[in-house]
Amino acid sequence: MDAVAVAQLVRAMAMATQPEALSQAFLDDIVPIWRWQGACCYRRNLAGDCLLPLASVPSSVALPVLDTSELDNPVVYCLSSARPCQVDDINRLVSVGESFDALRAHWPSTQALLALPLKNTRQEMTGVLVFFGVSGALLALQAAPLWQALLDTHERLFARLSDLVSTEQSIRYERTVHRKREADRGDHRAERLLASEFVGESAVTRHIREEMLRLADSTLSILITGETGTGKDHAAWLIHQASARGGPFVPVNCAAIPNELIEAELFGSTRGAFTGATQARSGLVAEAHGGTLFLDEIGDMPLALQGTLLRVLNEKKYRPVGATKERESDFRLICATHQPLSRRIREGQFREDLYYRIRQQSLHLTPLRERAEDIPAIATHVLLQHNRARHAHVAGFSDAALAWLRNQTLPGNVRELRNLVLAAAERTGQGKPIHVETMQALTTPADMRTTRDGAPLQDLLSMHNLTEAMDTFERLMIGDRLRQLNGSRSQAAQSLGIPKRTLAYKCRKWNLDRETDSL
Ligand SMILES: Nc1ncnc2c1ncn2[C@@H]1O[C@H](COP(=O)(O)OP(=O)(O)OP(=O)(O)O)[C@@H](O)[C@H]1O
Repeated sequence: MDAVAVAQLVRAMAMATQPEALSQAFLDDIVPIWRWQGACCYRRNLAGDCLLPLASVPSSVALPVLDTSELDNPVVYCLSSARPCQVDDINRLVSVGESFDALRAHWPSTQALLALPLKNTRQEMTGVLVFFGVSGALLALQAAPLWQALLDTHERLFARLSDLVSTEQSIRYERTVHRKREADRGDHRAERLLASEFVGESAVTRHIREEMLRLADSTLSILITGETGTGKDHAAWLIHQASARGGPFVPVNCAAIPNELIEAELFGSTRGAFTGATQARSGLVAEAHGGTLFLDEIGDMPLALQGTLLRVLNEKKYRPVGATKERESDFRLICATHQPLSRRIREGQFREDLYYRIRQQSLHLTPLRERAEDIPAIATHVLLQHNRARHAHVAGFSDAALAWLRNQTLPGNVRELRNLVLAAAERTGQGKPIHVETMQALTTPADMRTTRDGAPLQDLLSMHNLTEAMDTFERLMIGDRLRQLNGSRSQAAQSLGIPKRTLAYKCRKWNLDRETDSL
């Protein structure tokens, strides 16, 4: 770009009286110079809940309004972090959000994207410039002095014009956009929520999302089953969020509350009902009124309480410990268990009548090893969450890293995958992708795990009873990990990808207390 062309561009920008015209002039001139496939400019609306399109190259493109609740959308990330965001392979971004999908559909063959923040004089974010087809562009641009000068000029003029644009005009425009968004929202809010929060593109996961949507509309009780870490808590919360129930979501982990306290925790207690009850407490069932009560690890609920719960479910009334009068609570019940309740029923540990009452509808979450196609999408989703939370810029995964991840059995399922990605992201430099070696260094020694191709643990294979073999494996693995970590339950729970409460429960179950310190 020669001096005359620069002068002409600066003049065109200076003459602009609207932010739209300014950005159009800027993009029209610079896109061909850097041989990009396209570009666009967005301005933040007054309410801050969406980004409105202002200009684009090609200019004929009808750009979507971007929803700022799409937190994984790189343009929204740039706006919320006030930092440049470069994505070298946007095809790896899946389930990022509908408005982002609509945006990238205009440049279907583009691979890379660079989003740059636009700020006003008070350093508040006013908009975002987005360039397509610019792999590695950020570093190249930062090294080009001319670019920085032009960008500064655009940003300064943009800030001034944005402040000058009449508020009335903005409000009118935003009202139209808002009305359209609200109409869309009513129709698709729940679908969008599930697509962006329950990630995975396998046929199984798509079916699970459809089921969740169907379950959200019903008021019948739901039993969610699946191995540890498959997302049972997460699914319960999403079903509640996707439903029309405006009340709270109240989770209770039946395995984590001591037997003697669980009744009072659930139903509340009167003052003096038992030693230590110095004041009346309302309990979680009362708290869930109008919302959803989520009983996690329902298989561990003491038998005596199961009878009480059954009565509450049938009569919709409960009695706080020590109270004489019954109370009412209108809650929707969701339960979850990682252990087969049919076995607990056979062992006499779970009431069959309660089983049928809590299982009016069911949802089974498949282990991750049976839907390995989901692994890249979930890993990418977790990495975006990391980048957002830590204001980091880890640039995705190498192909070898993704291929390696897909080949892992991941007995801790999504939780294990999540912890692995977060730990690997912490050890990866800014702007670099996560490499396979980083993840391999973080995983368990080879003799304690098996990959799809690797050798399984021979001793366990020779056992005849699957349930016993699985229990033995879990016990061996937890005991071994606790010994390696000098008995630290916190570190063991973290490295195994399970909650501390779940580890505490398993330690009690297998009498592993000798190996541990206290929680
Ligand atoms: N499909 C998914 N998309 C995104 N995140 C997921 C998905 N499934 C699970 N997760 C995440 O994985 C982690 C583990 O999920 P969750 O705690 O719901 O598992 P769980 O089955 O309830 O485990 P446990 O039986 O040990 O309680 C959570 O951080 C959750 O948000």
